[in-house]
Amino acid sequence: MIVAEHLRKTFPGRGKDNTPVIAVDDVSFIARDGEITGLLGPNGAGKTTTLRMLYTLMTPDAGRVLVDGIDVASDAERVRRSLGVLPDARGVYKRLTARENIAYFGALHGMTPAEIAARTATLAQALQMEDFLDRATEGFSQGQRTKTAIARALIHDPKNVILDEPTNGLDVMTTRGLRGFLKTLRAEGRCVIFSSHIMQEVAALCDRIVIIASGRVTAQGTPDELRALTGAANLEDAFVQLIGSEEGLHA
Ligand SMILES: Nc1ncnc2c1ncn2[C@@H]1O[C@H](COP(=O)(O)OP(=O)(O)OP(=O)(O)O)[C@@H](O)[C@H]1O
Repeated sequence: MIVAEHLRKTFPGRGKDNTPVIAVDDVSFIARDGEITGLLGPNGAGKTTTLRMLYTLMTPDAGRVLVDGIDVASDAERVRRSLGVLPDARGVYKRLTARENIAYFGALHGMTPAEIAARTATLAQALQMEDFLDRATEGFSQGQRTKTAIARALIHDPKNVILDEPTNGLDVMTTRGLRGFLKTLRAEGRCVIFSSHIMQEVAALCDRIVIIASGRVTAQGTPDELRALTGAANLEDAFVQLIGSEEGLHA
C-alpha cells in the first residue's frame, strides 16, 4: 500500500520568468493492495513529479510518503526494494540486449542467475517479448523499449508497482496486452499505480482514480463515485467537469 500525504513540490523559476513553479500542491491519496490506482490529469498537471516523490527519486518540500507503512524519508533503501518502477524516461542500455538489461537489474537486486532466468521467462511470456528478447535494444521500437523497461522494473517481483504513462506510444494490441498484464498484477494482490492523460485508459483499468489538475487533486474515487459526484451520465463528462477543461485529456 502506498500513502501520499499532503505532498508539495516547487521548482525554482528559470530564464526570463523566474517565478517558482508549484508542480505539486497538497496531493494526498491512498493506493491499496490488490487495486489499480490511476493518476489522471492533463499535461503538466504534476503526475510525473508526484510519482517521482513516491518512488524516492525526489524529496517533497512538504508532506510524506508511506510505502507499506514505512516512511520513505526514514528508509528509502528498504522502500526501493519493494518497488518496481517504470520511470518517464525509460533509459534502457542500448548496447545490451533486452534480456541483459533485465538481468542487470536482477543482479543489482541480489538475485541468482537461476532466479533471474526463471523470472525473465515468466515476464517475457506475459509481455510477449520473446521474439526480441535477445536483440540489442538499439533500434527498438518505443513499445519494445517500454516492455523491456517494464520487465526490468518487475524482475525482483516487487509488491508495489509504479508506472509513468506505461501505454505512451504503444499500439492498440500492445496496449491491450499491457492492460491484461496490469490486471494480473492486481489479481496477485500487488499495489499498482499508473499515470495517464487518457481517460479511456484510466476508466478501463482503474479501481480508483485520482484526478490531478494544476498540481492539486480535484477529485478522487471509484469510477462510479466520480460519476455520482458530478451527476454526469458518463465518465468522460465527469472528468471534463472535474478538470474544468477538455484540454490534454484525449489520446
Ligand atoms: N525539474 C523541473 N524543473 C522545473 N520545472 C519542472 C521540473 N519538473 C517538472 N516541472 C514543472 O512542474 C509541472 C508539473 O510537471 P509534471 O512533469 O509533473 O507533469 P505531468 O502531469 O507529468 O505532465 P505530462 O503529462 O505532460 O508528462 C510542469 O509545469 C513542469 O514544467
